[in-house]
Amino acid sequence: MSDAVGCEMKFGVFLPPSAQNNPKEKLPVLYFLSGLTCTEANFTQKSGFQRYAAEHNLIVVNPDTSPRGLSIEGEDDSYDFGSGAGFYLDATEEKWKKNYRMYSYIVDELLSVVAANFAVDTSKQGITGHSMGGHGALTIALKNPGTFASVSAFAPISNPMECPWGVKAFTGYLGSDRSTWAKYDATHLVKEYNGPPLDVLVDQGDQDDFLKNGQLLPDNLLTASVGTKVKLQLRMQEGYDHSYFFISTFIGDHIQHHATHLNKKN
Ligand SMILES: N[C@@H](CCC(=O)N[C@@H](CS)C(=O)NCC(=O)O)C(=O)O
Repeated sequence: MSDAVGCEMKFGVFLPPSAQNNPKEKLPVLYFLSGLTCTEANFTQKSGFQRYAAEHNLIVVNPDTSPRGLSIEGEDDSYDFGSGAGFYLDATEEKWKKNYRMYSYIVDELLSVVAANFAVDTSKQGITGHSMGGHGALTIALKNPGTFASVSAFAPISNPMECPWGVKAFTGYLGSDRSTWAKYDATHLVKEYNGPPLDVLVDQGDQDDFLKNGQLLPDNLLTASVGTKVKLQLRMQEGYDHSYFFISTFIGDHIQHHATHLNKKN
């Protein structure tokens, strides 16, 4: 039962073999935030991350994407708002503000619950995610300098204030005053970031229909990051779409990126 969102929340936890052999040893942890329509299960079943996490000795935690089953009117009406579409923010609109608090759920609750129940080294936490979850990973890392020593994203919604998915979600959860939106927009947050230097890896398929339809806008994030303490590497991957086939192809590179940065930090 989550205090932050007021319902039961599921998440996956992968423990590498060494955690079973030596349960007291504290290991680095990587959080993966999923995209629209996903539960915690999509990443576990489709990404193939396990062999890479085992190889690099990382614990991996993958939460669900929203509260569920609350009987809020409109909660299940569309794939891009409500259930499966929490957008990793704390809603302020009356109907949603009690439960749609995925930002607080991840930052204040999940990290503590994981640290209290598994042998994680909290000085070695990484965060990544896909699409809406890429937006979540980037915004959560940028808003909490020093909490995550490594950051990456797959096809993130990079500038939600300027895309249809983001405008719909932010209007619904935060209201129509756009001045309240920027604090959940990576392209705005990156310009203000003043924490430890971050090397961020972003992969994006060039045949991704959501890229073509202006939902993802990674170039806006890349441009905004120039001259900041965030060094962003945006890799355009030829022929790849938005699916988990794209994620499963590059998850090994991302886990390598996280392992390298997490193990640098002592
Ligand atoms: N048009 C799609 C949009 C949703 C979508 O593509 N979701 C992505 C994340 S933004 C996903 O990971 N889907 C689940 C899967 O592929 O397993 C739908 O209606 O299902």
